[in-house]
Amino acid sequence: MLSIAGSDPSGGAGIQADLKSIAALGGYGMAAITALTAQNTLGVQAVHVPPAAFLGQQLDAISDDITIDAVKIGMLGNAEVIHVVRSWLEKVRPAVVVLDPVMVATSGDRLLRESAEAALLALLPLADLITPNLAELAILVGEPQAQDWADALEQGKRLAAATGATILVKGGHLGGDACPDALVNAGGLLSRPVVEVAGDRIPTRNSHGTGCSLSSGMATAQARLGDWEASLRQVKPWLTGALQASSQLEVGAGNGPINHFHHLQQPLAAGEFAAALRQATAPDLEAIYGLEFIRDLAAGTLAEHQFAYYLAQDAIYLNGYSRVLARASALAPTEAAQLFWARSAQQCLEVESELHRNWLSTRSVEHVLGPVTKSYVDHLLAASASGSYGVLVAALLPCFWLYAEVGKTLHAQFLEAGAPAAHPYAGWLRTYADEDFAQATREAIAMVDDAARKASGDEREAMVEAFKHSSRFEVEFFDAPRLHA
Ligand SMILES: Nc1ncnc2c1ncn2[C@@H]1O[C@H](COP(=O)(O)OP(=O)(O)O)[C@@H](O)[C@H]1O
Ligand SMILES: Cc1ncc(COP(=O)(O)O)c(N)n1
Repeated sequence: MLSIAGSDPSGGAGIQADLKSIAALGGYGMAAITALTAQNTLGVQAVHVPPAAFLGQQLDAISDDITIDAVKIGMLGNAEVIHVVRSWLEKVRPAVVVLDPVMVATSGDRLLRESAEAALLALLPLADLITPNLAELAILVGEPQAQDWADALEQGKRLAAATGATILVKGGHLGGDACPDALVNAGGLLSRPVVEVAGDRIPTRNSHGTGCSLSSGMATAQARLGDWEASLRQVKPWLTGALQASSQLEVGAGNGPINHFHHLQQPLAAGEFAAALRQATAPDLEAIYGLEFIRDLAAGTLAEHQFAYYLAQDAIYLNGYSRVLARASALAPTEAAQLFWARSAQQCLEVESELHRNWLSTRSVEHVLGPVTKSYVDHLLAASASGSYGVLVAALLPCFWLYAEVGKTLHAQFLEAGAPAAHPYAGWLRTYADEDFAQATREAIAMVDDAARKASGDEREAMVEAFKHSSRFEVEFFDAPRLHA
């Protein structure tokens, strides 16, 4: 697959976008550079067109040695360049020629000299597929820009008739929620004169290079499929996905690039997912330390009825949590994981009975399911109903992790204060930082990390969501005694 186009050093358009698109759609990419631009996501600062004869040398070097399955032509710059490309096409006659009549960049900067428009018009009949945007389509048919989709299709038909090529009319510059594209050719090359492929409009500014990516993607798909309609049906959803995932890239302050490789899984390194979760949970941990309940508990000034409420809710929570841990054991992919979650489920019940035996038996407190406890357990049950082991263990993790962290910190504070025997919650604080529990937490973190490495992109996102919700519930759980005791 050969791209004959201009260079965009910021990587979003031109040959850089073409090579990414070709690779994303499984092709082998080659590029002969027509022009250099100095541009970024904000606009084009300068254009340099090297001597056209040198482009001729690049093209010959490729075609003298390599069979070219398809060519995509983008920015041409001036009439001399067009002339060289034209001569080369006439000589080599590649099987698939897609021409993106690049004239003006998204930013409004000219990428083709006005004086070269006639030469470009004369080049059009050498293309199999022409992919103008609405502004370029209007210039090529010598009419004002189409105001609606029906007008655009009519202009497409006129351009198809004038050139003999198939026209890909693009809806990118229309308003509304839809963003259709259509193949237009009344000459019997298509199953119908107009073949429309519907698409949703993605609300994003990151449209830099969409035209380049579409045209090179179409050339790549066509080389394999030999069917323009099937090619558009493959390329358009890929492009829509690339626009949708563009926000992940965060490139530049203007119209950013699309995310060409959104459909490829980036392998996660061991510990990477856990580190991202740790970062995601940091504000919640911070919030926990700021809670009145936690500060008062550490200082020993916490009202007894709040402490009793907390203990009672903890016992109710642990019973539900244990059931969900058992579900994680049932879904676990390995025997080691199965054993770990089953053991955790058992220990959880042991802690629950210990709460009743040692802490709750001497206190008068209602054992009524509180609103936060209910929401938290419901969230865990919903995660277990998702059927995904990864999502479930991600939802279970904050209870290990935040509890262990808070326990360690409160216990350290208690020791720093000289472990005052008169502290009303001394016994509680002493058991709070338990090394066995810290070890179990490390294992749980590793298991979630491992599940994420095996998960699909969508499942990983769902894991992060489930984790974040649980992390938030941890804060609310510690705040519940203040509100509901
Ligand atoms: N916001 C958007 N949402 C979905 N698809 C879009 C969006 N903007 C452009 N496209 C698609 O990107 C491709 C390029 O379209 P367009 O923006 O019209 O061309 P150009 O990039 O040449 O100006 C077309 O397939 C079009 O449907
Ligand atoms: C080198 C080069 N070629 C083409 C475009 C048009 O980009 P778009 O695909 O956004 O219309 C560009 N900005 N730079």
